[in-house]
Formats: sequence, C-alpha cells, structure tokens
Amino acid sequence: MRIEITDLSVEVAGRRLVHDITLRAGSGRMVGLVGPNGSGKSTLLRCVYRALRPAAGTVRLDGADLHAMDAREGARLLAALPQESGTEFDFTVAEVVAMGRLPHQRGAGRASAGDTARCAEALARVGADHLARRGFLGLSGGEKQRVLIARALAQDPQVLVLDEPTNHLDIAQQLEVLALVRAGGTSRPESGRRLTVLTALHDLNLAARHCDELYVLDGGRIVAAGPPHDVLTPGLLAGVFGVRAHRVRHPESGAVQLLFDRLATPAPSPAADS
Ligand SMILES: Nc1ncnc2c1ncn2[C@@H]1O[C@H](COP(=O)(O)OP(=O)(O)OP(=O)(O)O)[C@@H](O)[C@H]1O
Repeated sequence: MRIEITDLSVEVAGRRLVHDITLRAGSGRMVGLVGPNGSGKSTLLRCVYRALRPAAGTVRLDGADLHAMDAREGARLLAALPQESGTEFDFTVAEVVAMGRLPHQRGAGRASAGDTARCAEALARVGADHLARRGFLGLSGGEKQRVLIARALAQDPQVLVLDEPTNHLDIAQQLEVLALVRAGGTSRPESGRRLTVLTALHDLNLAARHCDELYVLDGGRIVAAGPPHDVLTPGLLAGVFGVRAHRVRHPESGAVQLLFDRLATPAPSPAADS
C-alpha cells in the first residue's frame, strides 16, 4: 500500500511546526525520516498516524484520504509505534499485544483463536514470547519496545509508522527489529505482501543500511530526499547536523556508512586576541 503525503502542514497550539511536506512511500518500501532534534519528525509522524489533524494538505493510502476514514478502518490499514507509547495500567504483555487485534474484532474483547494465534506469532517474531505473562510496567525499556512493536505487528497493518523504533534497544536488537520490519514484519511470506514503513531514525547508519529512501527534515521542512547514498553527503551533514562526516562503504552490503567528527571550529582571528 502506498503512502502519499501532499503539501502537508501541521500546527500545534496555533504554531506551524511542519511546513508543506510532500513525501511518497511506494508499496513495500521502507522510507526513513531523519533530521536533528526538534526538526519536526515526531510532529509529522503524529499527523500521519492521526494523533494530529493536518492544518493543510493530505495523507493518502492508495489514494484514500486517511483523515477522512473512520478510526477502525484506519487502524486496520495503519499501525503506529509512537515515541513515548505504552500503557499506564499494568496489563500483561499478552493483553497489551492483544490490543493490536481490536480493529479486527466486532465489539470489544471478542478475541478469536485466530487473533490469539496472531498475537503469539507477533511476540515470537520480536523474540518476546517468553514475556507473555509478565506485567508490562515491570519490563525493561528494550523489552517494552519489543512488546509494542509486537502489538503493532499483531494489528496486521499494511502501513507501519515508527517513531524511533530502536530507542532502548541494544545493538543486536536494533539490527534485528529493523531487519524484521524491513522484511515485512509478521506479514506471512505466503501472502506476498510487504509492509510499507515510514520511520523516524536518529542513527544515520541504521537509516542508510535499512531504508530505501530518506527524507531529511530541518526546521519543519524537507531539505533533501532520495536514496541514502545520494542524500547523506558530507555537505548536507555539515549543513543540517553540524558534523563533519566521512563516507565509507560497508564491506559486505556496500551500503554507505558514516564516520563522524565535530566540525572544525574556525581558529580565533588575531583581532579576537587583542
Ligand atoms: N505540543 C507542542 N507544543 C509546542 N511546541 C511543540 C509541541 N510539540 C513539538 N513542539 C516543537 O516542535 C518542534 C518539532 O518537534 P518534534 O518533536 O516534532 O521534533 P523531532 O524532530 O521529532 O525531535 P527529536 O529528534 O528531538 O525527537 C520542536 O521545536 C518542539 O519543541
């Protein structure tokens, strides 16, 4: 399922935080949003997963206006992992993941055997099946993140919107989760369907390695877009992130990888010494 974001602007408390965003994610593609702190990534994603309404512009899934759909219909198509998500009540892990099935059920709490199997499968895919009976609030940050990813996958969406999905995960889990998402989540290989993923990522090397295309946000606007190799240039990284970057190729995958240094600060001028 393709995502088309067109001329999207988002306002919070009367302040426009995101301006005129046009972004395309083709069906089955993994598209990354990168940008410095405060550049508008979360605000844009919040509008895409419908926590905020657009001030202008549209978000369409295969041509249908997402903000015009009813909540249940939207939730069957799109699942989200917000940056700070979770539950205040101490549900068990199994109960948290089961919430992902609600959009597919008639009436609340009528889980079928199929629903239960989908939840177990999603937990197993993120390596968290052993946590099923644990209380969610007692989990570590990384364990919580894995469970919330399982909930999103159990929702069986066609589009996944992730805000910093690798937060709290150790390096092995970061690679595991992004590979899993990229490979299509729980999507049964036999269905031939791949998830379309829009994800904010701080780690530019993970973004370069896992995303088909990147959009770079700065000051609430898109300042560059394209394949990671074309986008993550030393000039852009200096201008947007304020760092000096060296590009190397991953010896196995060939993906662009970056080594960072602080930008050299200009030597003080003689006049400043006097
Ligand atoms: N509810 C709000 N009220 C006022 N300003 C807000 C609100 N939410 C976000 N902002 C501001 O909007 C800008 C964009 O914030 P946003 O969280 O979207 O950035 P981000 O790129 O996701 O940042 P980070 O990388 O730090 O998570 C920031 O300047 C932030 O302070």
